[in-house]
Amino acid sequence: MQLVLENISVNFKGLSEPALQIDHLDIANGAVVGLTGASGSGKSTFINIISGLARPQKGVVRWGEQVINQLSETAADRWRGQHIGLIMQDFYLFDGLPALENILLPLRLAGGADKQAAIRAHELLERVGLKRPDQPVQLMSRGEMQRVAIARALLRKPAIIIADEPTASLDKENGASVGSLILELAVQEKCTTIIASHDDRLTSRLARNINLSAGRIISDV
Ligand SMILES: Nc1ncnc2c1ncn2[C@@H]1O[C@H](COP(=O)(O)OP(=O)(O)OP(=O)(O)O)[C@@H](O)[C@H]1O
Repeated sequence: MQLVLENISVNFKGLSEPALQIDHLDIANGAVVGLTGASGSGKSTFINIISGLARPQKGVVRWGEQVINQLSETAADRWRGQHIGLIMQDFYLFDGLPALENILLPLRLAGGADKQAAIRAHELLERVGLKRPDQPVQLMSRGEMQRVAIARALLRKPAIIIADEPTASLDKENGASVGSLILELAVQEKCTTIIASHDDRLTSRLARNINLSAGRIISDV
């Protein structure tokens, strides 16, 4: 399935120009794409509309046949849970819970954490290279925390991974290994992957980078 944006315009009160304006963009199934641009260029706005967290005033955001911006809020939440794995700069883990429990928690809350999910969570913990999965997450290094968050994002086999500055709060070494891990897993899991990042060492490894400035695509190579 393809992710397609058509005639998109996102406006905020108080801004004279749209925060995001895209005539046409498509991202092929399984592509791993960087989203770059200075602060305020529209990266978060882009992420919010493709994940159904916000709606453009104009235009269409489509995943296959599904028009994401026409879903109700509840349907968009459900769609996001089923289709998108989110990896954020600051991890958003629950202190006091070990890695395994953090990975399973969103699914538990949604009432879907069965035996298969637990098996998948264990497998993902191994694949992200966590040596002490029983350790409470607040005692882990930041690199380990991001590995837990990556495993959590992949638990439900999402079609799309969105990583928002996944290496920005890590030191150089951890940033490099976490970046590599995301790229490896994206390919292994055949996820369409969008990585918003200021980290040139990460984005320079991607076959395609979409560069935004003042809400518009200024290069796409
Ligand atoms: N809720 C809002 N209300 C008003 N203006 C907003 C709102 N959200 C974003 N903006 C504006 O829209 C523009 C794009 O913001 P956005 O957060 O998408 O940029 P960004 O590239 O993600 O920046 P950063 O790298 O700093 O996170 C900016 O001018 C920002 O101030």
